[in-house]
Amino acid sequence: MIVAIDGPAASGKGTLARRLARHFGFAYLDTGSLYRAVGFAVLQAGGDPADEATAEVAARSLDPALLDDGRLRTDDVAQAASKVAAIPAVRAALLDFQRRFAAAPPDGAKGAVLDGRDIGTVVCPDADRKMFVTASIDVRAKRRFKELREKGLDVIESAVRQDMVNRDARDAGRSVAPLAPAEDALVFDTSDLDAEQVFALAVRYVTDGRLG
Ligand SMILES: Nc1ncnc2c1ncn2[C@@H]1O[C@H](COP(=O)(O)OP(=O)(O)OP(=O)(O)O)[C@@H](O)[C@H]1O
Ligand SMILES: Nc1ccn([C@@H]2O[C@H](COP(=O)(O)O)[C@@H](O)[C@H]2O)c(=O)n1
Repeated sequence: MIVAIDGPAASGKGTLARRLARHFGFAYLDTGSLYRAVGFAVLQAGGDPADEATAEVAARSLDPALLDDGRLRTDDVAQAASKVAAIPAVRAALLDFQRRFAAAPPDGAKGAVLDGRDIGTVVCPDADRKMFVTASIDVRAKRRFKELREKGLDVIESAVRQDMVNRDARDAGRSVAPLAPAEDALVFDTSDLDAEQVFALAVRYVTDGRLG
């Protein structure tokens, strides 16, 4: 089974995807980490993430060992990720890896959960289950602010919110694979739901293919 989860920044899709994968014994791929790794590699080399040729080279020589690196989790890297993600050649370079993961999940897992921006629309349009997880910008900014503060980072909530607004606009406005719910995705607005409630709904949907 392939489970596709898309949504904007800090909507809770990663939290949900990870939990669903553990619950059902499926493999999990955080596709955002691919774009973050490309953005990070470009920044490390002193390049411009918006430069198409530089970003494509970084995508084609992506080191999978980088995907779990904690240095990918900064806001600078998130912004760089959304710049490289708007480049069609970068998306093309990363597509096969994601599709192979979904079609043949590692370690013999019987299914895969992928989360990102275009999983239900482009990467796995035939996924068995599709969810679009969202929440209001204020709720998402508060969640991310709290998360960064708990990690000990000295951040300002209004700056976190503005960075998120910028990133969402870039992700939704790009010409290739923009952030959008697939037509057949179930939309979860989690603004007033805690992570436990979202998980319970999603388990029901994955199990039965519907909520009611
Ligand atoms: N339903 C929820 N209610 C409250 N907090 C939540 C909920 N879901 C997730 N969170 C918290 O919100 C923060 C963002 O969640 P998460 O990292 O899963 O979002 P995301 O959509 O994967 O973000 P990104 O795309 O930026 O990686 C985390 O601190 C997480 O613990
Ligand atoms: N399928 C995807 C996943 C991610 N992106 C881009 O990467 C950025 C970082 O993603 P996070 O999920 O780690 O926040 C994101 O802002 C997108 O620009 C993408 O384009 N497609």
